[in-house]
Amino acid sequence: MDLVSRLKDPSLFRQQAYVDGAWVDADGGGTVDVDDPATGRKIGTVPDMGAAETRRAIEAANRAWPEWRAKTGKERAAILRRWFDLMMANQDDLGAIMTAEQGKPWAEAKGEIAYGASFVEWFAEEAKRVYGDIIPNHAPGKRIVVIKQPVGVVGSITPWNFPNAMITRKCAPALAVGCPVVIKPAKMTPYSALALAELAERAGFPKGVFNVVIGKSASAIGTELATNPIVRKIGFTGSTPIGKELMKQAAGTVKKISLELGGNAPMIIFDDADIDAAVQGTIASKFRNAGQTCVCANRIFVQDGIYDRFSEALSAAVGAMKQGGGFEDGVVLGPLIEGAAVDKVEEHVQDAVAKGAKVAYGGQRLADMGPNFYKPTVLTGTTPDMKIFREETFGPVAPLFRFKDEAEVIRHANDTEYGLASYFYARDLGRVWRVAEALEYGMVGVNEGVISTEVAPFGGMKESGLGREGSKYGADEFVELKYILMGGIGAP
Ligand SMILES: NC(=O)C1=CN([C@@H]2O[C@H](COP(=O)(O)OP(=O)(O)OC[C@H]3O[C@@H](n4cnc5c(N)ncnc54)[C@H](OP(=O)(O)O)[C@@H]3O)[C@@H](O)[C@H]2O)C=CC1
Ligand SMILES: O=C(O)CCCC(=O)O
Repeated sequence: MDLVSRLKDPSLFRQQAYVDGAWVDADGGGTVDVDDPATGRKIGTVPDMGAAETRRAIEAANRAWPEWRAKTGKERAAILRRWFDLMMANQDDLGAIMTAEQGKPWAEAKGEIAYGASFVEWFAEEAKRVYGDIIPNHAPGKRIVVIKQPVGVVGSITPWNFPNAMITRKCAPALAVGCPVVIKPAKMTPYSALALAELAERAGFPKGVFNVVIGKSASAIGTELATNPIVRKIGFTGSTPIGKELMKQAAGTVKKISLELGGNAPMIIFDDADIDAAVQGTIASKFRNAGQTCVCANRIFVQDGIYDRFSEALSAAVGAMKQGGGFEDGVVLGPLIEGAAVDKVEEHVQDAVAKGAKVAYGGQRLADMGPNFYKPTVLTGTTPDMKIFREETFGPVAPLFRFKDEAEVIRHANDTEYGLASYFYARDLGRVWRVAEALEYGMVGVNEGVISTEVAPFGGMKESGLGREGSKYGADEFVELKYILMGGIGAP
């Protein structure tokens, strides 16, 4: 069945970009194809835009800024709330669009829509609470006031693995505090972004406040966003090398920048763990989105005493997962995004096996299923000299590293330039506190494999990024603090 036939509201499937309140094509009329990763078949096209169209979107956003920032928090909150309601009312369709372009199973895609919408709901509530401060005066006759003001036009560059939630997690706080946005979604998953634009228009965002530009050349659009002096803030989720490049570019005009980059998450299973819970948590963390998540467990460390029992239980649970096209009933594991992603997974598995690892389950491409499927895999006997230890695999492979004691595993877990998510299973209370504090990661899941929620600050340390998204801290990334010293308040 084609995508449009699946939609209750086919007008959510937009194939034009959205700039200054209008649906537009690229200047030269060029287009980019968008394919279904499960079948390789073309879904449709989107405009192939570049720097000129991006500049116009930035200028439109800047024109819209004074009116948007002048609204009360309550007025902005009402529009964001309508956007949230529309997302939830259209959850099935938004999920279907995502499954078609990204591949994740429809139930999981609908879960992402609810997750993405939760940021809109949260920041709609926060829009009314952008509080300032009053500082006790330092001298007689003076008063000190601190206010928070919107930073200005925000450029958001988002990846293909979470085509909805990475947009809302960046844009909802920006919009809530009074900033207009220009979004550049990944070219492989633009339709989720365009459906969000359609719903933003219906929710009543004034023209120019919400813009989406798309193109084949990410660097043409990205460089314009990162270097145009009108843009005052860049929010990026994606790979570490591109994040570093954007940081360099943004330095030219000293923009604020938030980066949510690669991860190499450790999952540590101690001898005293509840093994069933640890297997469930490992499945949830490792195989979410077919392993294509920056917070996916990438290295699974299992203590000596339970290593064999854990690897058997995990292999059995992995073998029970149904894989296939995202619209098939009961499927929990879809395709990878593209052939290059399958190549990288294959390379990591082959490298590990060549260096002595054993395939406990899986370990091969599934060409019969479609162009981009790789069987979920469990590797035993993996060691730190393997690529799978050093690099983010971004695929459905669970490598199990054996360890002896707490000090050794902490050393290995922290032996990476990344510092995004980490997880461990243990029951000894002293160990729980020691390990949670020793892990050099922005987020730690203790006896828990799923840590993402709109109410908590999401973000990493070291080369995994800068800044935090979501939670009460998330809005701070989009405001400037201004301190006002009022003098001349002497005696009457
Ligand atoms: N932290 C995370 O959540 C993510 C991590 N990754 C990691 O990165 C690897 C590669 O994935 P990939 O999709 O290539 O990640 P990228 O960093 O290339 O893509 C993320 C976003 O950045 C855009 N982009 C790409 N090049 C530039 C540029 N020069 N200037 C500005 N924007 C740019 C992309 O556009 P376009 O897609 O249109 O080219 C996309 O919108 C993955 O295997 C994974 O290891 C990837 C995605 C998310
Ligand atoms: O992989 C990513 O891009 C991060 C999003 C995942 C999440 O929010 O849990």
